Amino acid sequence: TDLSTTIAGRTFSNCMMNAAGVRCADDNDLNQIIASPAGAYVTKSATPNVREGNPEPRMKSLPGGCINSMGLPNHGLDYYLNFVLQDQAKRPDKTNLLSVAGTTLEDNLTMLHKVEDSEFNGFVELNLSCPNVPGKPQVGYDFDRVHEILVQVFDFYDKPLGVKLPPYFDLVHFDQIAKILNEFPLTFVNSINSVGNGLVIDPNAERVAIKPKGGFGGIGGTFIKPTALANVRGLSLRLKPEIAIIGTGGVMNGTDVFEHILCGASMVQVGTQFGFEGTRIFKRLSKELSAIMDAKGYQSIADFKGKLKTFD
Ligand SMILES: C=Cc1c(C(=O)O)[nH]c(=O)[nH]c1=O
Repeated sequence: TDLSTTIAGRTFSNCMMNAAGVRCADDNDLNQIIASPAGAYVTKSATPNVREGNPEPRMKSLPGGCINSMGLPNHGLDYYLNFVLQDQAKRPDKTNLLSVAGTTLEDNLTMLHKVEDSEFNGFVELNLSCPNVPGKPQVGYDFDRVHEILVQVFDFYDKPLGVKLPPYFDLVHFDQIAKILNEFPLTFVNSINSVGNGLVIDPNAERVAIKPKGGFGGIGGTFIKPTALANVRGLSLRLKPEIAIIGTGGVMNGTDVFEHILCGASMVQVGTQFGFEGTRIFKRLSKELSAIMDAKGYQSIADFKGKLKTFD
């Protein structure tokens, strides 16, 4: 079965890949994704310099999901830019994603100027949705700031770029964010990031599960799939067709991947479950998605992408 997908004229052999932040922080992680059937990799969101992140414990697994407040630990932009440049020299026909998450507008612009001036020919994923930097509100929930950042970015950035968004929970917010995004030559929109500021408790210890922010952190896993699908569908119905959608959130099996594509996703990212299972998940998901497509007589994902039915 053909599991390939195309975004902005770039064809990926497989419509599944990792989500930023999960098993993608160093060379070893990234080389494992390269060696797997995943169609691409995205690097851990980068800040201009190396960053320690929040105190531990900062991530807790749960049945079917997880909570994290990592606090953007990463090796700094140069590390990831160096990795992707070396990789694209070895595999010039492949497109991968470089995630950028400055904690200030200046940091984002500084990093994007560096990437613009480099030989990088992949996609930048500009993360506007990190929920775990203490004292910093999620940019994605401040529509004026999203607009301002995109105006400044597209004033100079000419390479393919997409944004990683937080989940929205109000249809009017879908209207508002889509109106802003449609003003810009975005290559893609990736929806969703973890559901911010959830709280997980250990009832035996009568204590929160993670240390940062009094235990508040981003929620991932099967419980966020309905929110993820709603955001993918809500944006797919509102964004101009030139903007592709990457679907992220709640993917545990092939059916979940199928549902994201039905909602309009051209690429599906796996976070929490990839964290549990490692890169062998891409073989399992490919097998499961292929079986679903074969059973339904679909030859490629184009046969069903965005074709979710409603009752009316
Ligand atoms: C980039 C920081 C993020 C983090 C983090 O490093 O805490 N966790 C998430 O669930 N999503 C993020 O976007």
